[in-house]
Amino acid sequence: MFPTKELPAAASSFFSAYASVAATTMLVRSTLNQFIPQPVRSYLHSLLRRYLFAPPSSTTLSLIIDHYYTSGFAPNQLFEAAEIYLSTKIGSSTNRLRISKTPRQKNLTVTIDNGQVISDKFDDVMLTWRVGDIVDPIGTQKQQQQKRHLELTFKKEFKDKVLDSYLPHVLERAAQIKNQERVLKLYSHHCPFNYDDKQEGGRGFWGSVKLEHPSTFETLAMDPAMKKAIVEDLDRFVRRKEFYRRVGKAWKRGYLLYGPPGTGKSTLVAAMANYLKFDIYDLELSSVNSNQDLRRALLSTSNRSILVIEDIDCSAESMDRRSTQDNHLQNFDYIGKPSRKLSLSGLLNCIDGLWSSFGDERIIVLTTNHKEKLDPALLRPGRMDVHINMSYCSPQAFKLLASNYLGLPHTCPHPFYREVHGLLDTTEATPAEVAEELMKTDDPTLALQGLASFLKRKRLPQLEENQIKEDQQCHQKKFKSS
Ligand SMILES: Nc1ncnc2c1ncn2[C@@H]1O[C@H](COP(=O)(O)OP(=O)(O)OP(=O)(O)O)[C@@H](O)[C@H]1O
Ligand SMILES: [Mg+2]
Repeated sequence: MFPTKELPAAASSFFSAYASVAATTMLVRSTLNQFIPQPVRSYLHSLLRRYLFAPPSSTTLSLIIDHYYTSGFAPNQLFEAAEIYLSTKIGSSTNRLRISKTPRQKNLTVTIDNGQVISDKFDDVMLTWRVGDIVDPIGTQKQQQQKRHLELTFKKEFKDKVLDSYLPHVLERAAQIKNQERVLKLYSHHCPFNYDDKQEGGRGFWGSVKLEHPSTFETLAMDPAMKKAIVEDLDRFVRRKEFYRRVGKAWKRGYLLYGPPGTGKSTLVAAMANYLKFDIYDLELSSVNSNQDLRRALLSTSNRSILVIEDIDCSAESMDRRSTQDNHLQNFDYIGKPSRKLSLSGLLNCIDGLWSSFGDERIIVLTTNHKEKLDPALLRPGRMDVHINMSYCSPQAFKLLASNYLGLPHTCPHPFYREVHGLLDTTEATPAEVAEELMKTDDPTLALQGLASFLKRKRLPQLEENQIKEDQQCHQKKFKSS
């Protein structure tokens, strides 16, 4: 610090003049702050900054992305995507954020507040995003919101790269983030209509609840090769949009899951939904009265969804089977005359006839305990793309269940494994039965002992039954040859 008396006179008078200007400025600012509301102040401030202090550079280009189209009704998809994308770019230079959450979201949405600037880099192109700093202070909150915009600035020479590569990248990343954030829904005829269903314009036939099934492909016990094949099939399906368009096929895929009760058919459907982030529509055919109702129900399902019809053998039994052969009746359906009953042909039409071609990225899953009981029309080649046999618990599947339920490592087998494997090879036990035994205690040794004795008890009647069958076959052979 310099002692004031040692300063030259000119400097001293400069400082006293500066001090009085600063004091006046502070007084004016505090008076203005008192009388001018904050939105108006920030509006004036932004105008000054925009037009006085930031003259447009001749080497840079700015793209303005409005929140709403000029008509003001529909939100601009690019704005919404950019907001999501920018939320992943929040750095230390950002000092004001907006936070919100809708009922359909798992986590909070964090967006950048007005006036903030964010830098980004894409393939060595430097980009600057400025979050809409012109807020119209006059008007309702909705009108103000409609005037929000983003300004993207970069060197002019990169215009094509930004338009052709960077912005599509922003859209894609935002779609991925949004997808991860989605709360999955289980739609059913029996679910009550809730706030979300109304928000979405009402799904008519369907009410929904959150799909909170924890099943994933990691926890699903089945033959590892088959599991891998299913995951690859799903991956191929979702990335083949162009392929389906090119070959003129509706972008949908059908899976028929068959096997005894408790082998994981419903669990697999939940794993598929969690993997793809698709909603599930659980269709009970008993709640559908006619082909027309069925079409209406299907038309009100959304894209990126799985339509499940469980126990199709039981449902198909109660349908009007005559119409499978009756093409005349089927034609009536096409031209919109309501057939009074739900028929198998009506269902097949929705699976792979003309009515199946609406919408995109749709999966249909039929499940059954009795594949042999299904109408051949449902089984004919090409009807359901993939048939998956969900079978009894194999030693491989058991290892995964033991690891999930008892925390036993794959690498270091428990001494009881050998016995359990041997029993599983000769006993028909479902993964549900094995899982139930493993849940009975936390102690791995006791749990495996319990499972082994369960399998032995189960095996005896099966062995006896097999013996009887073998004897009968032997007897028949002898009878034929004599
Ligand atoms: N493959 C599996 N992997 C992991 N858990 C399984 C498997 N199969 C069955 N389970 C367990 O058993 C329970 C019942 O299985 P699930 O409902 O999927 O059988 P399902 O084949 O659909 O039977 P149903 O034919 O009676 O509908 C599940 O909640 C799950 O805990
Ligand atoms: Mg089931």
